[in-house]
Amino acid sequence: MIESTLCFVLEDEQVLLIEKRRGLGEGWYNGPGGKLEDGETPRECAVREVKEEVGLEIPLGSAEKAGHLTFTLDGEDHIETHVFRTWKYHGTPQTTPEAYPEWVAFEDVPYDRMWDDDQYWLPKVLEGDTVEATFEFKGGEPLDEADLVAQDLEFGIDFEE
Ligand SMILES: Nc1[nH]c(=O)nc2c1ncn2[C@H]1C[C@H](O)[C@@H](COP(=O)(O)OP(=O)(O)OP(=O)(O)O)O1
Repeated sequence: MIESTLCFVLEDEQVLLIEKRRGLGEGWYNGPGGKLEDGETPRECAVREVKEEVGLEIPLGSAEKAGHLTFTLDGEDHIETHVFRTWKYHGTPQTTPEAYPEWVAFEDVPYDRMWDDDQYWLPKVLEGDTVEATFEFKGGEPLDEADLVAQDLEFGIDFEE
């Protein structure tokens, strides 16, 4: 299974989203994130991806685990995503080849231009809750052209780290 991360930088009821310019979910809004590299922890990956995709420095210890999502495709485990959030960063968001960054008020998050599953868990993560969830997709690769057909979510998870 592919292991990946998402990292949501928060400030004043706003979240830093990216419009993804390439890769899975291209053209859609999401948090910065990507696949784990060899030897990297999920938290290190989240911090590295924020730097690579939008140019912000996140103090490693400030990124708190807010979610663990499993995406299945046609009955097989496909991608596992560790979700982090942080209120600490240095720098100003920059456009990169991977992403157009944009600060968005919590109430204006464009769920209709995001992965279908985001509407079910991201509002709670923005509120400060934690989530463990599985989302079942069907329809073959790539995942971003498959359909979300079932979901199972649990909130208030204690991620012991
Ligand atoms: N159903 C889904 N809902 C969601 O919100 N994010 C998802 C998702 N399925 C995958 N992702 C995210 C998690 C992760 O950040 C990213 C993985 O996609 P990619 O493999 O295209 O990553 P990138 O190309 O950005 O990564 P790198 O190649 O490692 O830079 O997509």
